[in-house]
Amino acid sequence: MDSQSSLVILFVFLLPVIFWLLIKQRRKSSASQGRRLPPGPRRLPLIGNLHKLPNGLPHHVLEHLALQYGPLMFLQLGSISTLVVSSDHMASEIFKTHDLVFSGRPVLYVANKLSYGCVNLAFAPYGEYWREMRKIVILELLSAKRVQMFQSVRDEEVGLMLDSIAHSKGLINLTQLTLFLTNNVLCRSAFGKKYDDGGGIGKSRIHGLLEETRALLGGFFLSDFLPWLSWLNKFNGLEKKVEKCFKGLDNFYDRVIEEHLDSRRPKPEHEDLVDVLLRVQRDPNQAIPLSNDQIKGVLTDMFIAGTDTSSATLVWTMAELIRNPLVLRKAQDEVRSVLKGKSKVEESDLSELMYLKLVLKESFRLHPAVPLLLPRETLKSCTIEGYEIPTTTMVFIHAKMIGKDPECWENPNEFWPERFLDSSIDYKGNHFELLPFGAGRRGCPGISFSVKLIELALANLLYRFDWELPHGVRREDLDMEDAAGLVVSKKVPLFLAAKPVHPSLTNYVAQ
Ligand code: HEM
Repeated sequence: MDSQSSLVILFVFLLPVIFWLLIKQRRKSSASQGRRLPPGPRRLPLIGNLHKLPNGLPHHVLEHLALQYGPLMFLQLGSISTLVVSSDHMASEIFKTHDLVFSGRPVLYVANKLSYGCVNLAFAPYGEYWREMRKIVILELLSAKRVQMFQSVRDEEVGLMLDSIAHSKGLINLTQLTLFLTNNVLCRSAFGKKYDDGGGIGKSRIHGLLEETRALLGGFFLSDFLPWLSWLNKFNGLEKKVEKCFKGLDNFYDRVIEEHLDSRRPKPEHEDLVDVLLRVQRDPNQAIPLSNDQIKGVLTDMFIAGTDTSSATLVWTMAELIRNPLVLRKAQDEVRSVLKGKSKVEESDLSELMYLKLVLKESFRLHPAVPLLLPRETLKSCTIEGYEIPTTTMVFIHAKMIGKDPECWENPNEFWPERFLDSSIDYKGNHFELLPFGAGRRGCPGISFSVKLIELALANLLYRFDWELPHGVRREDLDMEDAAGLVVSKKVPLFLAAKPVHPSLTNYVAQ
């Protein structure tokens, strides 16, 4: 036998045997340490499941598996150990008993690139930097006082949306309108204006850029589960796509920062978020020096976390209301009797709209905009229900499954806001059967910012218009399928017919 054939034999027969023996040995040694893992498939046909990227890891695939393997399920996704949690009891174990251990975030390829190397808040690794960033976000950017300052922005933008509905002739595309609403509110709050002024970055440009960013951030990619394959991203076009998107965002932020630093800029009535971040940057007492890249990272956070989540929630709520005419009627009766002929709903009226608040809770229960929350990562190993969960395990909390768990909810698939009457359950992270905003240290800091806008928009939509399905579409035929992605909106845009209730009130903003 020549040396070439010996080499072939070595590669073809011996190497696989050596690998097999090594793996067997590893399994044996972990078993001998008494380590148990929760039930679940140890291997998923990764390429088969994930080839349709960037569609992500669909929450219904995990739901299907969790129904089979239970509320604490372990998956081996490529080289990433993954835990899927889908009961309120287990969620409470994680958020209450072991919150610190579960406060990491895995490093994902696109998120890392678009967040300037995870220097934002949402993807920052747990630690001192994240703590300081979180302080800035909670105390400065999304504090109750700051959210209150943006009241006039919300009011005007909701007014513009209502005007556009009142003046449109055909069906209303609520999916598009609500996305414009949330984008515009966020643009004005964060950057001080909408950037639809023809000054180089037109409406379509910034909206397009954000859509591109969202689509990329909303997915998982093969290299997230097989990091040693990240070199492939150069060849499959992903790297180029991400670079282009990053450049677009970066140029936009540079322009915004430059404009804010321009001494000729008129002093705004209220600081916007860029003003605040630049002020914090100048503060010599700041615990961490804030670079421009870190500011840009946080701005991406605000945009990505704060726009389509709120618009998806508005669309899901309107879709459920149209499918449940008694609930719709009741919510409209409430807002119309509380407002008693006023021209518009204002934020000061919202505290009286008790039924509307129940409707929103019910919508968060059935359609949490981020059904798997943002993935967490364990900082060290810990024991849950007698199972040892290894360090650096990626963790998904299946908020959508928990929201439909018959153990927690009577008739879970029914849209029935009355279930929250005389119940203290809310969505702020204290009740683990309702987790649309997550919970614990890394829970969403934007609850108040989003809920104020959602409630105001919803109340006005119900007050000002009667809503109907397009001619010939039956309630039971309304498509309620989820779109793919981390933030899950309704797959098919929601088109409805709107009839103004007070035909004289067509110019809402002018009232
Ligand atoms: C309906 C609206 C919203 C929903 C459903 C939502 C949901 C979530 C969820 C599920 C998480 C992950 C929580 C966890 O890991 O436990 C999160 C985190 C986050 N959200 Fe929201 N969110 C919304 C609105 C907003 C808004 C308006 C902002 C900012 C303007 C925002 C900023 C953030 C940030 C920065 C994080 C990361 C926090 C951290 O890692 O420390 N969100 N959000």
